[in-house]
Amino acid sequence: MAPELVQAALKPAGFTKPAGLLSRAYVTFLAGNGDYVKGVVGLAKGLRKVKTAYPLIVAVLPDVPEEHRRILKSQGCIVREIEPVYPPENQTQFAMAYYVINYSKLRIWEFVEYTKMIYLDGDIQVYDNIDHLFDLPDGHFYAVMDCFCEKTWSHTPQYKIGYCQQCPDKVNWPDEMGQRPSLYFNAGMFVFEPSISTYHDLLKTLKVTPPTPFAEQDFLNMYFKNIYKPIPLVYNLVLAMLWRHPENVELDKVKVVHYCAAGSKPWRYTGKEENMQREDIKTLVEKWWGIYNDESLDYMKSMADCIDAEPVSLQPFIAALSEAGAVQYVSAPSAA
Ligand SMILES: O=c1ccn([C@@H]2O[C@H](COP(=O)(O)OP(=O)(O)O)[C@@H](O)[C@H]2O)c(=O)[nH]1
Ligand SMILES: OC[C@H]1O[C@H](O[C@@H]2[C@@H](O)[C@H](O)[C@@H](O)[C@H](O)[C@@H]2O)[C@H](O)[C@@H](O)[C@H]1O
Ligand SMILES: [Mn+2]
Repeated sequence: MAPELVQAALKPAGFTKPAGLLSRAYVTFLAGNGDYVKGVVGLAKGLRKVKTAYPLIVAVLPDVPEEHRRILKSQGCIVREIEPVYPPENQTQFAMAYYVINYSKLRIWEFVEYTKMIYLDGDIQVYDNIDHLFDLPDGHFYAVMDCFCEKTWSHTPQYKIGYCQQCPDKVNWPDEMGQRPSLYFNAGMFVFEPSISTYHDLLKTLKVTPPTPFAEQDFLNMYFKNIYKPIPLVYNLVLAMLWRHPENVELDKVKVVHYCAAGSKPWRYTGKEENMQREDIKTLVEKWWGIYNDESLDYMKSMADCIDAEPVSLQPFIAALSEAGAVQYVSAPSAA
């Protein structure tokens, strides 16, 4: 989709629902009792730092321990337990063995108390406010295009001939290989509308869909192929883009960073893996830690700061409402 069309789609659209029915939230997914909880804490603090107007829901599998749930609640997250979703019996070799648990992400379509949600992986950090994405027109699935150049794609025909959607003219797609792949998104970040009918249809379709190496990411790309709309890379920088397609990246404009390259998870970073000694990677990992360690961004701390702030006098506000006839304002003797 031409960039100008994408930009047009990003123009704030008029609300299609009465404002009272609009409810929006960010949502992430947490499984296991390992260290991804650090990623989610970092994400919660990052969203707070950019002053998002919306909450962060954490969909947790039953194996997430109580202590991790407590930590997330203390950071202002809304924790919701979900049941796992497994793909049909299969002999598939997933690109990463643990990807099998990622099908559980599909449960978020059941969160229909929200009209629009933005899903973010736990290894993502938001460095600029992206609340405007909630205003994107309904009826589409918005996400950033992925890159096919990492070894994790070596099982695919596009990798074998060196084709990537990020530079479609570099290697021609040969006629004998049939149709070139449809635009393919990275499922670490997407804008979607929860819906019970879509949720049931997703699960029904999954039951008859043989699993593939990129698990739920492949499945979501197949399922939403007809309504998928690419959004600019600034909303989900897949780190491999820095060395695979640097010509497509303007790092100072990037709003969302996805720490998905091997060895790039900040909370596990050792710098030993390929590309992990790059200056831009080291800077992005430090940037992540800067937010994670910033106590002023802790939920309880920031709430305490609000409470300690100078009490805001509501009198002028109530008087204005009263003048507008919105409330019967009756001055009452001071309780003191
Ligand atoms: O042990 C795990 C593995 C994955 N995840 C969640 O599943 C998402 C997708 O996995 P990951 O980001 O590792 O995949 P990648 O984007 O690196 O391919 C993570 O961001 C987490 O939100 C998790 O909670 N625990
Ligand atoms: O379960 C499948 C996963 O697939 C995706 O992983 C990435 C990661 O494997 C990179 O290393 C690849 O380079 C990239 O292309 C690939 O998309 C999503 O980020 C993740 O949320 C999840 O959907
Ligand atoms: Mn990820």
